[in-house]
Amino acid sequence: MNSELWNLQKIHFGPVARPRLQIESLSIPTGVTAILGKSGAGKTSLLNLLVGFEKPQHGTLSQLHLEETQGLPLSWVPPDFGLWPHLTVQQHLQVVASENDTHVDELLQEFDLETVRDQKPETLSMGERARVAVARALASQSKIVVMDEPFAHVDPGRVDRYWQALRKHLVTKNASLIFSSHSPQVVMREAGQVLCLDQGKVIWQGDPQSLYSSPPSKSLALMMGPANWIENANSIAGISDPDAKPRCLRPEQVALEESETANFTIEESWFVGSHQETEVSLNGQQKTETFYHRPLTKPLPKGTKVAFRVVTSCILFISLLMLNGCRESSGDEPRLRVGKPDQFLLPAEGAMLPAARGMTFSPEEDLLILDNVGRVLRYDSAGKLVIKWWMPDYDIGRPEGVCVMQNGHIAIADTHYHRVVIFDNQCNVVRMFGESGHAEGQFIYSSAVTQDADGFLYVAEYGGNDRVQKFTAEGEFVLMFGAVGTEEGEFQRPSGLVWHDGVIYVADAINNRIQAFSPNGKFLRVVADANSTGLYYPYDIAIGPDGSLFVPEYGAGRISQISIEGEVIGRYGQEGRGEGQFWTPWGIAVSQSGKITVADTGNRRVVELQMK
Ligand SMILES: Nc1ncnc2c1ncn2[C@@H]1O[C@H](COP(=O)(O)OP(=O)(O)OP(=O)(O)O)[C@@H](O)[C@H]1O
Repeated sequence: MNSELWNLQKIHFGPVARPRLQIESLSIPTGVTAILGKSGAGKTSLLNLLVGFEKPQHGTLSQLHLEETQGLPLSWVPPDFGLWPHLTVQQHLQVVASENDTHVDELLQEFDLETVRDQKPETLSMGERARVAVARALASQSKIVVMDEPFAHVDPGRVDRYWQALRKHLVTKNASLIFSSHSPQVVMREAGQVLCLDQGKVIWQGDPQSLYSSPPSKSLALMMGPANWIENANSIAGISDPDAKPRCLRPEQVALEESETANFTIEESWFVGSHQETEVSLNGQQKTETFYHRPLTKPLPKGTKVAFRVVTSCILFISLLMLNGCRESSGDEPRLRVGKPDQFLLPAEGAMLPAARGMTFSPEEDLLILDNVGRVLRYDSAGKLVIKWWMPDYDIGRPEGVCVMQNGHIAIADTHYHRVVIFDNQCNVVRMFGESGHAEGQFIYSSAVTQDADGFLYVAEYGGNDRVQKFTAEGEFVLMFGAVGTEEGEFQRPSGLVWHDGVIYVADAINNRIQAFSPNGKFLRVVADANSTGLYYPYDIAIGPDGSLFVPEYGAGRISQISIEGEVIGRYGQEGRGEGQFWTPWGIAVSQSGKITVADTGNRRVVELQMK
């Protein structure tokens, strides 16, 4: 299947004076794409063009590979759901499904429509109509599903379950989804890429994590939820520094603390669930500003003097942060002892310059890299590309985790296909195990894989199933541990794991920590976290020659060497595009001879460092 679904060139749509859409050039790939934008930004207009419901005045819109599918090539859930008044719920599904399709009953059950199966649309609630429209789209088994805010009318308690069902059907049918949404959580969890619209123009395109952690502007930051946008000159601080960069700090990165010597005074504070909003004034001035931060452990009354602390390695107060920013290591932290960095690019794929994600070294120090187009690349110890091959499937998404097994086979966490794929030395698939689901042996977004000395494989996963499962080398389920959450032993996006000396270390990314477990799944300890070491989005983990842990910090743009006792041994890099800097580093590999290789994903390069 072609990896591009639509191609739009020089589109003008709507009145000349106030166009609904103006798109110079846009390519929409296969997989799951979310469209974000303020109300009136043009989301519905774009979806209407993609499904052919409306036509642009100027420009070309090519729909690719629709002719390759059987049955309905595309299904659409429009904003008004487009239900047929004369048909019952069940008939809506039956008329689009193929004959004798058993999916209809399954879909009615999954979307809680069994009790209303004989009702017609006029007697359904808005939430029920939405579910019928989504279930009908899935019943058609089309390869492309287009949805305009699909579950906007559905109660939040059940939305996640419906998304799970939707995701399962997409994976089973190898189908693509493009949907509009106002929910950052849904976009983060479901989408492989995001399109941001503003006044009919595409203002950003990329992966949701980058938009969340490093948005280039305040308006883009706000599309992914509450954000503290720190300008270089901030009125509340009364400080101006023309050279400082603006930056985004999410609520979980900021803590508010009582401080007699601070300049901020609480005017009002609201607990809103996962975070807190606090309106403060500076030095008794009239002007106030609202900050989003971690929930307070005890309420603080109006008039309390407070400071904001950035929850990373450096304890800087927000007024200082407004000057300089805070993700780089503070000056007194030990620096990783490495030589000058080297870097290389992955071979281009057509017009695309792919970026590396997961990586690992084999015992003979060959470097294996997974990239974001779906390839596996093997470089020998001299840095020569020996071979590259494709994953068995890569349209929906690309894999994230890789390890070399004791027998030389390569195990890959095939994230978006919810499975593990094992290749032999000749790059042939020898085994695949797992499928989408929550049961033992099933996965939702398998993200990382490692093997212990006894040959058992451990696979981490996220997407609501955040846990680790243990398998035999043949893929037989043994046990599992962890669940989604913030308590000890729980995870939020475990995105890297490694076995060393009888302990499994897990990079628990969103919880900003590394946790240790025994091979039977017993929680042992938090090795390091944001408070102890300033860890910020640890995205992968590798073992160094001395048994210490190496971690790329996706959110901080640096790598950290941490002892198994949790001490920072050394840090290297900061967020940026230049030498010695990283942008959303995703993966890391460390060889026994002391070579450190980093997937500097946001900069589309692989960085090599040699330990001194
Ligand atoms: N049929 C129409 N004729 C003329 N203008 C329209 C039409 N439909 C929408 N518009 C205008 O086009 C712009 C984009 O509207 P659109 O419905 O695509 O936005 P949206 O991003 O989907 O908004 P929302 O999140 O509120 O649904 C708006 O300014 C809207 O007023």
